[in-house]
Amino acid sequence: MNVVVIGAGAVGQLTASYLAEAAMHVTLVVRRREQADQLNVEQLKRMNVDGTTTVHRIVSTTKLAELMQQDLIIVAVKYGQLQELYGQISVLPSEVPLLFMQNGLAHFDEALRLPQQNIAFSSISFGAQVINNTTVHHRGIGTCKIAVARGNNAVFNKLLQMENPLFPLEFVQNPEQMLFEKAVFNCMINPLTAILHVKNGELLTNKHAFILMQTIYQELKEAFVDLEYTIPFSAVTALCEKTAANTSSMLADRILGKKSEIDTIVGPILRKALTNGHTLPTLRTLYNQMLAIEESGER
Ligand SMILES: NC(=O)C1=CN([C@@H]2O[C@H](COP(=O)(O)OP(=O)(O)OC[C@H]3O[C@@H](n4cnc5c(N)ncnc54)[C@H](OP(=O)(O)O)[C@@H]3O)[C@@H](O)[C@H]2O)C=CC1
Ligand SMILES: CC(C)(CO)C(=O)C(=O)O
Repeated sequence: MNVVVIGAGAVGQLTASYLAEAAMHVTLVVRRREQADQLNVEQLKRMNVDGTTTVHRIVSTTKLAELMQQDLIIVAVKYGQLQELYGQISVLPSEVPLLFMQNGLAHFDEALRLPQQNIAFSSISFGAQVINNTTVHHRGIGTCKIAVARGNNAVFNKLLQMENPLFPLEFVQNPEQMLFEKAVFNCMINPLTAILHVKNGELLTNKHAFILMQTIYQELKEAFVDLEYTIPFSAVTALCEKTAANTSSMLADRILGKKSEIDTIVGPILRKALTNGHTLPTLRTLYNQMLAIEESGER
């Protein structure tokens, strides 16, 4: 199977490493020539959860337009980086299946405006941290859920040949519900870790952070009636535990001085809650705090 992964950041490198381990032919598309050259020479290194480091055979390029005939294209960039990619993807053959791996909800409608016939979304509950251009740290085992929004499930089912308990895949039915549920998890973990500058596990061990997380959950539970059944609080604490050593993607953005995904992860949840008459005051405060931090231009 020929798979292209666009974006060699935390999620792109980790996913590419597991695809390559399953004997798939993986091409990593990056935007910096220097990173492509380094990946082609040094290959892709994964620091595993058991402390070992493994090396995975991939090829890397900066030229997406030259990769016409592929069995699958996985888009693993941040939401804010999608805009410049849509144009490049739209001219690829319409038969090429696309899998989008972003957190949040904002990309759903946008991706479905692309001309490709087969489009799926994923919701990831593993932890991944970039170490450098060619090395990723797997910081917590979690499922990669996939939901097909348009087209044929069979083209994505080929991924099941991975069969790796360290990178489990699960197909689910409703992509919008799946993305909503993941955004709810992220609302409880990402802004807090980014503002407090703590790893995911500290939301459990720091008792004041834990109270804040419980308060956000309480507010979300009141705004979305089914939430306590679909996402019990124990599922949130379990995710913090499994990814305890991870730097959340939002904290990683803060550390690197990059614009975070606060708007596309928390923004839609705040708006949805408001239509149910709930303002989610604690989550809204964190949302504004994150935006204020970004506006200050801190480094
Ligand atoms: N990290 C994690 O643990 C998790 C992340 N997620 C989600 O996954 C998504 C990806 O996050 P993450 O991997 O952490 O982000 P990163 O910032 O680590 O990686 C994004 C990568 O995309 C690259 N990129 C941007 N634009 C292009 C382009 N036009 N062509 C090729 N490459 C490009 C960037 O390159 P450059 O280095 O040149 O800027 C960067 O390497 C996000 O939506 C995040 O919320 C979900 C679950 C867990
Ligand atoms: C799963 C989790 C919480 C891992 O940190 C994540 O989605 C993120 O960092 O964005």
